[in-house]
Amino acid sequence: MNPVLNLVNVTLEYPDGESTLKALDSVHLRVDAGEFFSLVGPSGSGKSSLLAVAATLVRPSSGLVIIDGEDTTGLNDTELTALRREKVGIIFQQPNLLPSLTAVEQLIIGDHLRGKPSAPARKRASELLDVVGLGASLSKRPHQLSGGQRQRVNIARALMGRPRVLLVDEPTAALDHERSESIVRLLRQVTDEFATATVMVTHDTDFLPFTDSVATMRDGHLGLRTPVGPPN
Ligand SMILES: Nc1ncnc2c1ncn2[C@@H]1O[C@H](COP(=O)(O)OP(=O)(O)OP(=O)(O)O)[C@@H](O)[C@H]1O
Repeated sequence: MNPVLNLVNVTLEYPDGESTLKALDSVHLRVDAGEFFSLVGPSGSGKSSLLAVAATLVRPSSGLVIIDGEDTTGLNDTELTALRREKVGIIFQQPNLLPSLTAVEQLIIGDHLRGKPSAPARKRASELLDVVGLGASLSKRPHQLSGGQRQRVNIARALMGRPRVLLVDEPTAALDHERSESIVRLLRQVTDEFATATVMVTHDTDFLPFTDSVATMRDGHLGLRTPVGPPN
């Protein structure tokens, strides 16, 4: 099977005084459709850098970022933005919802700004909010939702563009244990249902069994990937 996300020998360097700092050092990573990969590691080890490069938000210093078979190296910024919009869903720690918009509107504002007709977008938004368990909260605004529900809206929003790759950065950082588990379960569910290649950065090892495999970042190096079993 061709991986949906394929990082080949990726290095990312930042200037650091007289020398350079390797935020990513010769990283290889392949994630298939429907695969849920988790990434752990100490602070500053390069986890967010890996997500940023995989999201095509940051260009690597060397190496290839191949998304859904397309090598992104030669693409200009406009082409990268288009590819990102079409293929990549990003879920950050904080949902960053717009306070004045309802749950449905949070999902369709992107399509609206892109000039797409709103009726199909509204239908898809309602369906996705149903998938994430918010079918009864379509008209609620962020202040009427719990932290876990806001993160669910965030996940539904990331799925609007039918992404092939789903990149998730510490989705449970602001949540209690029970809500955290339900969010990781939901990410497992949407990975299976929408066949995304999902990468989740987490510090919460309790939830690794909901994922397929885990690897540790240290000083920009990605360690060996270990399979993890299903939860009891
Ligand atoms: N824009 C930047 N300019 C310079 N150095 C950077 C930049 N972004 C990250 N770094 C450095 O790259 C290294 C990796 O950072 P990164 O944010 O990827 O780590 P992380 O594992 O996500 O950390 P955390 O768990 O604290 O979020 C760190 O040494 C960081 O200081």
